[in-house]
Amino acid sequence: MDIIFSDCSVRYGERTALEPLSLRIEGARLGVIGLNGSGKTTFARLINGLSLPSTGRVTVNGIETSAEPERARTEAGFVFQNPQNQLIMPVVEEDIMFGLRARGLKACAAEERAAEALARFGIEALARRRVHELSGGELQLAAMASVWALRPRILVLDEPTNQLDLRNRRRVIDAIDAMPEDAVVVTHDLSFAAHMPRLLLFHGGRLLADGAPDETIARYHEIAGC
Ligand SMILES: Nc1ncnc2c1ncn2[C@@H]1O[C@H](COP(=O)(O)OP(=O)(O)OP(=O)(O)O)[C@@H](O)[C@H]1O
Repeated sequence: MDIIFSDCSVRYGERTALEPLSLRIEGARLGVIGLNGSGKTTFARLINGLSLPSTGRVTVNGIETSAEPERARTEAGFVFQNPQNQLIMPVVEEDIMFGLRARGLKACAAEERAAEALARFGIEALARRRVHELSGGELQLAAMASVWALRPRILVLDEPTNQLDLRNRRRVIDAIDAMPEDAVVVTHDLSFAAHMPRLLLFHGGRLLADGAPDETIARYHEIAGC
């Protein structure tokens, strides 16, 4: 991936969610950590144009999000913190197909692509299951499959292991590790974060640390005071 933040800030009225940030992100994996409300989701949403900067600009693989938000959303797919808010169709396979059909794929091509996505995340057995019956881990995998099926070159995952038991956490981490696409992962799961080649720490809307996981996590413990 090649993501460039150029003097980019986000304000909501009087509140500054992200202080001016200039940063370049390359490579296949990036982790993002920080306390609640520190600006991680704000940062992540900027990557695919879900949020647009109040000042400055963000380019994602050469696409400026403010100028071409639709293209930015195709380039970078976003998997939300609460997957139940993301899956809109009643049945898993239908949800995957829905996004593909909305992108103009014919039914048979969409079916093929949905089957491929289910296989990629090892959830073929969930194809005909009703979304509201799924466990947290199953939901997370289904949401990832649904976004992955759209073939974004980058996946932005907001707390993908949140609320998962040990086994589902492992499944989700393994699925992310095995994805050939680039990924930006926002997480409170420090042992997962420790495996990222580069880790960012946000604090009060500012980028406080950017580097190897050991150093970034040590800094996080310092500011958290525990
Ligand atoms: N739409 C919005 N309107 C007003 N303020 C917002 C909005 N979205 C986020 N904020 C504020 O911006 C700040 C950063 O929020 P953000 O969601 O980026 O934090 P976070 O680090 O992802 O937190 P968490 O770990 O709790 O998910 C917070 O103070 C939040 O209240």
